[in-house]
Amino acid sequence: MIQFEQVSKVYPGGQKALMDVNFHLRKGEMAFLTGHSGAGKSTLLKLITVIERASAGRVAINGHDIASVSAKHVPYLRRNIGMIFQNHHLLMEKTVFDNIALPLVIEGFSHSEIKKRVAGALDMVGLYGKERHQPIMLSGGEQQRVGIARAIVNKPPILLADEPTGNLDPKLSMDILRLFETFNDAGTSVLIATHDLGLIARMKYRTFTLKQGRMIGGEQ
Ligand SMILES: Nc1ncnc2c1ncn2[C@@H]1O[C@H](COP(=O)(O)OP(=O)(O)OP(=O)(O)O)[C@@H](O)[C@H]1O
Repeated sequence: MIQFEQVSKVYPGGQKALMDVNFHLRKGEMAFLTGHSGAGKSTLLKLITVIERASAGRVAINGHDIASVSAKHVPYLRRNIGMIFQNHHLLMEKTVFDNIALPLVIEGFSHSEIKKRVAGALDMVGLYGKERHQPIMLSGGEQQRVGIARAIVNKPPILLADEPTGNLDPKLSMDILRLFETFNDAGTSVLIATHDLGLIARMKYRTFTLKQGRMIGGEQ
C-alpha cells in the first residue's frame, strides 16, 4: 500500500531527516512508527502526503511512484489519505459539523450527502448530537475525535496519525487506538507515529523504529 525504497530526505538547509529508508505498510495493515524526537517520523508522513518530496529513492502508494504526481494532482492523491494531527488543526470558530464536513465541501458533495456522511462519522467516533457545538466547548479527547471524524469522513483507504494521543491520558489514548482498530477492521490501512512506547507495548501491531533518520526495526 505504502512503500519506501532507499528513501532519503535532506531539507534545504542541509539537515538530513531520512537516510536510505525502506519500509512497506501492507494493504489493510495497522502499524506504529516510533523514534525519538527529531528521528524523522513527521518527515516520513510528510513524504506520503506530498507535503515534502524525497531527495532520493522511491515512495510509492498502491504501486504508483508519487514522484511522478504533479503539483496539480496532489489534491487527488490526498483524497486517499486521512491525516490526524496531535493538535488536531480544527477551525475553532466553526461548528463540529462544519469542521467534519470540510473535506466533503472541498470535493463538491451535495448538502444532503454531506449531512448523511457527517452524521455517520459522528456516530463512529461517539460524538452524535454534538454537531452544533464549537470545538472550544469540547474536551481534549472529544476535539481529537472531531479531528478523526474529519479524517475518515470521505472513507480514505489510508489513515495517517502524527502523535494522535500526545495530549491525552492513558484511558483516552486507548479509546483513540480502539477507534483506529475499528477503521482498520473495516479495511483501512493505518500508520500511527507516536512516542508512547507504553501504548505500543499494549498492542500487537508491527512497529517501525526510526533512529536519526534511519529505519532500525520493523522493515520486514
Ligand atoms: N522544514 C524543515 N527544514 C529543515 N529541517 C527540518 C524541517 N523539518 C524537520 N527538520 C529536521 O529534520 C529532522 C527530523 O524531523 P521530524 O520532524 O521528521 O522528526 P520527528 O521524529 O517527527 O520529531 P518529533 O517527534 O519531535 O516531532 C530534525 O532534525 C528536524 O530538525
